[in-house]
Amino acid sequence: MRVNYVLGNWKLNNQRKDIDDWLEVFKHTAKAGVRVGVSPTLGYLDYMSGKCEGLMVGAQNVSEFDQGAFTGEVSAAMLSDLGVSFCLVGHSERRQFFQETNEKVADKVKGLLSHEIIPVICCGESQVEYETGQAKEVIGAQLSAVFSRLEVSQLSKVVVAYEPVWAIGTGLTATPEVAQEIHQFIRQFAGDFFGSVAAQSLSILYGGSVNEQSAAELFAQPDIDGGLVGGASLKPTSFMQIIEALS
Ligand SMILES: O=C(CO)COP(=O)(O)O
Repeated sequence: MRVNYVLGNWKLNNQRKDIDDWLEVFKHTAKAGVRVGVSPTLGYLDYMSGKCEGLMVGAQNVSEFDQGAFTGEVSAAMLSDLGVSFCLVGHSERRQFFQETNEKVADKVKGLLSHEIIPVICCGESQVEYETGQAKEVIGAQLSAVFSRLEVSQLSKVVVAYEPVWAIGTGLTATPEVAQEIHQFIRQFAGDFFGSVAAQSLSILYGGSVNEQSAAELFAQPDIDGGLVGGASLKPTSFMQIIEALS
């Protein structure tokens, strides 16, 4: 049985008052096999930690370096010290605006694993790559940089999030069929590296305009193990409905 996740990515949103208001409304009853978490910005990780029973707190980024003269960075050891459970790596916004390469992503994954933080490895193609039929090739290149540096025993300790760039923040959710086809490809691709049994243990989340209307049908697909939710996770009631859709 794979673990299912619903993770919120708050991106560059939510200050203390917003977090208090969100937590006031958000109610969560733990369900077996389902993990729920949100990732505030770095400055609020400590503020959020331990505020809500059963809610994991995650980071949106981590340095590939452990320590030293790297102004403005935060290490995996520091995230661990703050009680962080998971960390996004290789989000398309970081790849696009902050030069996060496949190699950097792989370094970050290794660092997070050494501190027992779950790396959520984001991958996905751009609109042009989608339209020209290159999605699988792009995703394969993004993932092979990471997979080639993992041991088989580490596959169950990472999560992959498929986030087609054209679906992020656009309201254009991938259809359940399109998303399932890519998720199945990702699982097969993991199987080529680690064997099909290990690949069955890999949780693969879908992200890109997930909302309370689209969640249930997406989550019903056999290779979709939950969601990475941006905009809709800012509204606690929407986020709760999305969690409910995963059953
Ligand atoms: O980037 C995302 C999550 O990481 C998805 O964002 P939206 O749900 O706002 O499209």
